[in-house]
Amino acid sequence: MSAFEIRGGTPLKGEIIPQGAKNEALQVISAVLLTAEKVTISNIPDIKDVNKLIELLGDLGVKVDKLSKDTYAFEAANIDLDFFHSDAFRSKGGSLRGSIMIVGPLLARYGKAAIPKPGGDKIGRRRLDTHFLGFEKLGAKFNYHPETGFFNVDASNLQGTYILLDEASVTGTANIVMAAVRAKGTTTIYNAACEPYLQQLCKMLNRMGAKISGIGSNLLTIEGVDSLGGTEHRLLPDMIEIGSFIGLAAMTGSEITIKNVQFKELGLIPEVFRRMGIRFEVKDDDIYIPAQDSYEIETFIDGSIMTIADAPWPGFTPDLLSIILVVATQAKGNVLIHQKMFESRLFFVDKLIDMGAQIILCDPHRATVMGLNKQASLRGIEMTSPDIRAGVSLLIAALSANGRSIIYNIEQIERGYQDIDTRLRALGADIRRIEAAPKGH
Ligand SMILES: CC(=O)N[C@H]1[C@@H](OP(=O)(O)OP(=O)(O)OC[C@H]2O[C@@H](n3ccc(=O)[nH]c3=O)[C@H](O)[C@@H]2O)O[C@H](CO)[C@@H](O)[C@@H]1O
Ligand SMILES: C=C(OP(=O)(O)O)C(=O)O
Repeated sequence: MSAFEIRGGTPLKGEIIPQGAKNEALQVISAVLLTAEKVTISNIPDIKDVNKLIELLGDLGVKVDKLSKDTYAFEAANIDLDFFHSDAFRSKGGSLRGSIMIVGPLLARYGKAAIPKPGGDKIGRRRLDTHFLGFEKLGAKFNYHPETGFFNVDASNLQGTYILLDEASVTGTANIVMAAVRAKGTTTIYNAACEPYLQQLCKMLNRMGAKISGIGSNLLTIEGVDSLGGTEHRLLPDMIEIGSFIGLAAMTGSEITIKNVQFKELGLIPEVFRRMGIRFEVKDDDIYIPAQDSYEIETFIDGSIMTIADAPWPGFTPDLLSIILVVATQAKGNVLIHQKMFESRLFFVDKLIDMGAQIILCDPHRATVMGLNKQASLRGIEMTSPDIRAGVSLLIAALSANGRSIIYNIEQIERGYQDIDTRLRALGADIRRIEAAPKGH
């Protein structure tokens, strides 16, 4: 088991380039299954989740060529549908949540698909109803077999229709769009998720010959086509990494430039960090964060305590609330963090409390943070990373803390952040990888 050993308390300095977006990668790599022609994708991050999906496609028969460190060509000319019944598919498909998005394209192309109940973070119940209700509306039949843990979906003839999603699920919308692009007739998806990664998927599908309109809104109209062709696509920078680095700079009082962020795609993210009192400038397409001795959380206009809550896009992404929470521990002022979308994503605060942060966990969804205004540093401790974003938040806390910290279970962090220790060391961080397990393991 790998762990990070960190000695914190020193400001960092320098430039950092965000990796390509993990969650966009999972969508657009699944979409290569929609065509027999070549699809080339660049800016692919070298992280566990993405590599597992690429491996899974290879097992399904997709020809995968790695053209450079971050660019792959995929050709899904021959798919081995028998692989669905193998043990390898059960363990690989079940180990990452993004694998659910192979179902839509396979349904569109072959009229059937199967998927083991997928993995992902343990951050509360994560249902898949939206995906399957959408497929059913398009005419598919689905069965869940509790004894095998497999979902099977069959549809000899997908038929376009009006679909009002029960919630604006990101991967659910992506999956249904990918099924609908080759359905007969017109599909309208209302209450669709509309975040930039989904917009990227739709733009890529249109370049492949799909007819999707309403991109960027919550009403997508898809005119089915008979076939799709190849294309080239480049991933956006990862907005969650960008937010994580803004938080890192603030907590450690560091001067950091985040390069080529595609600022116009970041929605409310910069504004929420600004409301936390963090100053930054946008230079060309870089975010420059000067070293700051302190930052003060705004209040609402009437003087009441700020609440920062997540919401489906264009609301603030739930994936950055853990980062905002850790940043708040050293801010001047108080804030209520309200994680509305996931029910078990705030429990990591007990580790921050052990480090000396002033936090009251009000209930599984809400935590009040009383900022220390850098009058007292957090102290290093040994801790385990419960999920990807909590893991990075704890890493940021450790880099700001006095003394030595050890973070176990860093596989959780590494499923989404490429070479994070190497990149942080380049900024001057004292972080090294060690082989160690938490006591009792
Ligand atoms: C691989 C991938 O892309 N994962 C992302 C994707 O997961 P994923 O697509 O699995 O997440 P969903 O959008 O389906 O739902 C996330 C959570 O929010 C709740 N919910 C969703 C929509 C809504 O209108 N109201 C509501 O409460 C759901 O019940 C669920 O608990 O989107 C999530 C929400 O941005 C991100 O946290 C995940 O990182
Ligand atoms: C929760 C996340 O990922 P996943 O949906 O793959 O679990 C995330 O990226 O923050």
